Amino acid sequence: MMRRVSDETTQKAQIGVTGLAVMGRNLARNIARHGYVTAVHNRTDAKTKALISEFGDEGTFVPGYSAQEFVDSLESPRTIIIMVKAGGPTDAVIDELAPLLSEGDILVDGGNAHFLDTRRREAALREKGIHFAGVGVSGGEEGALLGPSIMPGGSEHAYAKLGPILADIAVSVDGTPCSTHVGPDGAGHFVKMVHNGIEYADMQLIAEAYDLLRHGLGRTPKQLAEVFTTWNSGDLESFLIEITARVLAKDDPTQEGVALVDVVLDEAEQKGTGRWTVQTALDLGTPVSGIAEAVFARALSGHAEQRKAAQPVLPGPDAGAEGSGGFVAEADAEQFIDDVRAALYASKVVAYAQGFDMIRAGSLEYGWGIDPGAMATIWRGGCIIRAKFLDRIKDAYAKNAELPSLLLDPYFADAVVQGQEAWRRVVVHSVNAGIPAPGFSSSLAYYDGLRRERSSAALVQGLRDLFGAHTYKRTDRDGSFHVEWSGDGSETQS
Ligand SMILES: NC(=O)C1=CN([C@@H]2O[C@H](COP(=O)(O)OP(=O)(O)OC[C@H]3O[C@@H](n4cnc5c(N)ncnc54)[C@H](OP(=O)(O)O)[C@@H]3O)[C@@H](O)[C@H]2O)C=CC1
Ligand SMILES: O=C(CO)[C@H](O)[C@H](O)COP(=O)(O)O
Repeated sequence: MMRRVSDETTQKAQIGVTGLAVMGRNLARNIARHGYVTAVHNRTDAKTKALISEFGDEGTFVPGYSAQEFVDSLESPRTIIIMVKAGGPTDAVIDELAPLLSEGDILVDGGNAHFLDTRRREAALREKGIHFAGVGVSGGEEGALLGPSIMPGGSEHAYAKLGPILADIAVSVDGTPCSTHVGPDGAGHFVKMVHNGIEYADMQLIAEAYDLLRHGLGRTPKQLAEVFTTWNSGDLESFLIEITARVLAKDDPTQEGVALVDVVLDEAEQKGTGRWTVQTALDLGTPVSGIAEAVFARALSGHAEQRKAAQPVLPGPDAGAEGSGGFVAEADAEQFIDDVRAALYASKVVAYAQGFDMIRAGSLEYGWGIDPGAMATIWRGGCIIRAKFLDRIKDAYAKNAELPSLLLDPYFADAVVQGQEAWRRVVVHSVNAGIPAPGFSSSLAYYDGLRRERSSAALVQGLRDLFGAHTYKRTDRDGSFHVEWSGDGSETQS
């Protein structure tokens, strides 16, 4: 719906955006393009001036060159989106704006905040009568402009005003906007954090598939770009697979005939959301092993000095060389490529299942009432993990909202069961070739751990009882038991 107002000088802005780096600038443009009179502000003026001079004709913008001018340019009750660096900078912006706001105003944090910070900020601002909404936004620079996936948290009151604007600017899939109220206080940022954790796991699995085919099979980046393009028309169809093909096809812009991937430093950086996901999962007791392996793989990649020192000291198989355990004959190459595809899909299903388990655990812990099917629905478009199979996840929760694990939905159970022989072959191959595949192997271990009738934890319990009298439960009787290990070896019940 277009609500553009042509006379910007007399018109108060309907919404404001402060923080005009790549995300805030494009979000402000997206909002203005949808007809909202949009106030814009940045700590330093240059970004505000650049936005007005480069994109000022895309909609009606009202620049504010001080916090006071920005706040005064907004109609009451005000709605302001903060889009700055998470952590201290977000607190700094809130501290500057809050004294200038009035009861009933809505302050939105669209950055990648930690959900516990959001809970703290929401409680503090609620005392001042200001509605604070932590809103996850995914889609990167392009998504922010053309339609991101949006995960709004905060009160029902804030959402009543904010929801229609967010639905307007979000991308739509099958006519449904990729934005829905996630739940109160930190729920939106919690779900965005898990989204990013899954993003880490998904990228790690893709990188492992690439590594196995590149160094196990000797395929070139260009050949692999074609493989990923083919994969993108099947079960694996997703934004990340699509852009993997683009990155692998890209030549170094500064050298002819050299693949870009071969000149990019092999040390993955991280801003924090993957690490937060794992830290939170540890607190919730939710095994997100795929995400944890991805975070640790990035950490290991960053230990460049250690890696360099290890190379001459720690030998292993010559990956992919004829005669080595990791050799694949050319006649078996097609089969191997298809095995890697199947292992990637099965591992990916496990990573998403773990992520959705974590959303359920977080929702229970904080009383948010998050609908997992609704999260799958809003992740179908706009966000970094958008993928064809999110439709299947949406359907799985529509059939059974209480699904104990995504892996128990008939479609996903079938996907991992059908893929498991290939999955096992690939993990064995990675071990024999000396090519690390922690994402593939940990997800397979999770699958095997989940399906075991009896786990090795019985022995762990026995050990805990022996060294610390921590007691154990029995399979055949209720109660807690302890063996008098240093006495007569009898069992007592506590
Ligand atoms: N980049 C991406 O793909 C995505 C980013 N996000 C999140 O969105 C938010 C914005 O991201 P992005 O656009 O990349 O920008 P950055 O995270 O690089 O943040 C830059 C912005 O923060 C402002 N800023 C930094 N410190 C302060 C401070 N102390 N007080 C006031 N303003 C400050 C900067 O102002 P100045 O110009 O004056 O330095 C600038 O506007 C972040 O929270 C990020 O995690 C979410 C999804 C995707
Ligand atoms: O939020 C995002 C996408 O949804 C960002 O792109 C994400 O922060 C990137 O994280 P990192 O720098 O840790 O890889």
